[in-house]
Amino acid sequence: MAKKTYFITGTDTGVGKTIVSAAILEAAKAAGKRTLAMKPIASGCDNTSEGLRNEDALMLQAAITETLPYDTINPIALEPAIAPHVAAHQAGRQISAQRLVGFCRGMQIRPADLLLIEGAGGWRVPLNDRETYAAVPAELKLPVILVVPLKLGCINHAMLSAEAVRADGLTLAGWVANRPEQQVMSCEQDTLDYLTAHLGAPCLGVLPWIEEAETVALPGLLSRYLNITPLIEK
Ligand SMILES: Nc1ncnc2c1ncn2[C@@H]1O[C@H](COP(=O)(O)OP(=O)(O)OP(=O)(O)O)[C@@H](O)[C@H]1O
Ligand SMILES: C[C@H](N)[C@H](N)CCCCCC(=O)O
Ligand SMILES: [Mg+2]
Repeated sequence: MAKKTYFITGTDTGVGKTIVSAAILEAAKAAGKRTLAMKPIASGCDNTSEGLRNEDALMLQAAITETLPYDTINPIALEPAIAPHVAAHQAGRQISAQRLVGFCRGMQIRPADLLLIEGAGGWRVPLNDRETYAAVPAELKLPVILVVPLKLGCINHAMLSAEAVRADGLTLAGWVANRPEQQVMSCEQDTLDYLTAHLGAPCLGVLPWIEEAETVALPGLLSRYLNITPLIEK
């Protein structure tokens, strides 16, 4: 049984959920922990000879300590890089929160110290006409980690996301500030100060933008800027 499971969300798509997840997994590995990760539904896949493959899922697969088949990490793979409910509709497939919960429970029964489950886009991304992705962590009662890109507008997006997580009855276990580009935003420290004072959860790190590194090296480099103690203690 995975001792700790967290759901990784972000204020938006493309804010760094995957890179932050992989960095957390690298930090946990360095602390001697056994790790697992999932991207239950991925829209945006390459059609390869082995089947549909998503970059996020592959990065998570490379970062975990346990060896898992691709389909276990990413059970629902959809080719177009669009909203998952639209991609599913185009593929003639039904996706439901219950189905995703089943995949997550299947992963949770595996032995590990830490399991990270990466969502898609932000908190209120739809799965279908009735449900949003939030129903999955809500059903599983998972603590949530929020990734916030340090750019103008992120305070509002972060506060709204945290409010929605709590309105759904879940705990914000922590948040990670991620620089989404080389250029540091103006008044970055004021933004961090506001979020630290008002998000009501520990900041697990402020990650720099690292331009030169090979993508494969990024998680390890970024892991040095994280303090994952709040995630693995107890
Ligand atoms: N701190 C950083 N340094 C260098 N590159 C970064 C950093 N943060 C994000 N990136 C790059 O920005 C892109 C978007 O990040 P990422 O894929 O982690 O976002 P995401 O929130 O997981 O997106 P999605 O909603 O598609 O899952 C990726 O190419 C990633 O490598
Ligand atoms: C394709 C992309 N990278 C993500 N996987 C899906 C983002 C869905 C966002 C939907 C929305 O909020 O409008
Ligand atoms: Mg991602």
